[in-house]
Amino acid sequence: MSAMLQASGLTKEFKGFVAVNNVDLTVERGTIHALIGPNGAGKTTFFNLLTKFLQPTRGTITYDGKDITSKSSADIARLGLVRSFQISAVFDDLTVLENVRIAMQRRRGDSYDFWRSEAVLGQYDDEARGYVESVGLGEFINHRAAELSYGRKRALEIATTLSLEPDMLLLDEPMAGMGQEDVERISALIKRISEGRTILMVEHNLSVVADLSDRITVLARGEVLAEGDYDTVSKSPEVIEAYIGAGHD
Ligand SMILES: Nc1ncnc2c1ncn2[C@@H]1O[C@H](COP(=O)(O)OP(=O)(O)OP(=O)(O)O)[C@@H](O)[C@H]1O
Repeated sequence: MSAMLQASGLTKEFKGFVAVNNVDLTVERGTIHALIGPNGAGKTTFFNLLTKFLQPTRGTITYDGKDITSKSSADIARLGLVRSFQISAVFDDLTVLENVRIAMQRRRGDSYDFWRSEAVLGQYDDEARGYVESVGLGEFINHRAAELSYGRKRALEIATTLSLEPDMLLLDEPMAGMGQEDVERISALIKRISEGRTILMVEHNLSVVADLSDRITVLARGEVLAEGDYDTVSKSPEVIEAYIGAGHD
């Protein structure tokens, strides 16, 4: 095992309020790691620190052996650490294929050429088609994104994210707002795309967390409360108390 992503002493203060407090977290290469915790625990803030939407007050972040603490979001995406769902917007009026193609063009830095001739765009098609098929959307490839169900739109977001060729994915509540059928489909997809990649996800659906995660870190009030596999953390009295205290089941 070796560390893919490591946060050390990561801290974020907002005008004296400490939202993330001295957090140490190691995500091992090739694993699915979940970050859970009651509302207001600091999960989103922590994710925003990792992807540089926010600058930490203190602490360091290392990705694949490189210190990325002062790098920009774009820089770390180029290094292969990509956040999904918030960063990869789906364009409703474009087809599934066109959405993936545009993400690929952005990766290659020619995003302002997307009105170019079909011949130029065609260069991307084979690769884009591969990503669309890999998330099970082959039969919808020429459908407008607006026509897709919610779960399939999420699958399309995953395809656009994969087209950025990430080594590590940060998934921000991948199951939010989904019905059971979509939850099962996206869970299976996450499992599939985790092969050869590292995943850190924030997720509220604990049965999904139990099913997918190799390791779980529980945050509460900005601090790490527990860490381990699902059995370990779900039996921790501190974890149970933190969830009950916050009004969760
Ligand atoms: N920009 C900000 N300014 C001040 N306080 C903030 C800011 N962003 C977050 N906070 C506070 O930091 C704490 C942690 O919030 P955060 O959204 O990170 O928690 P969370 O674990 O993601 O919660 P949820 O599960 O509800 O999304 C909260 O008390 C929140 O009010």
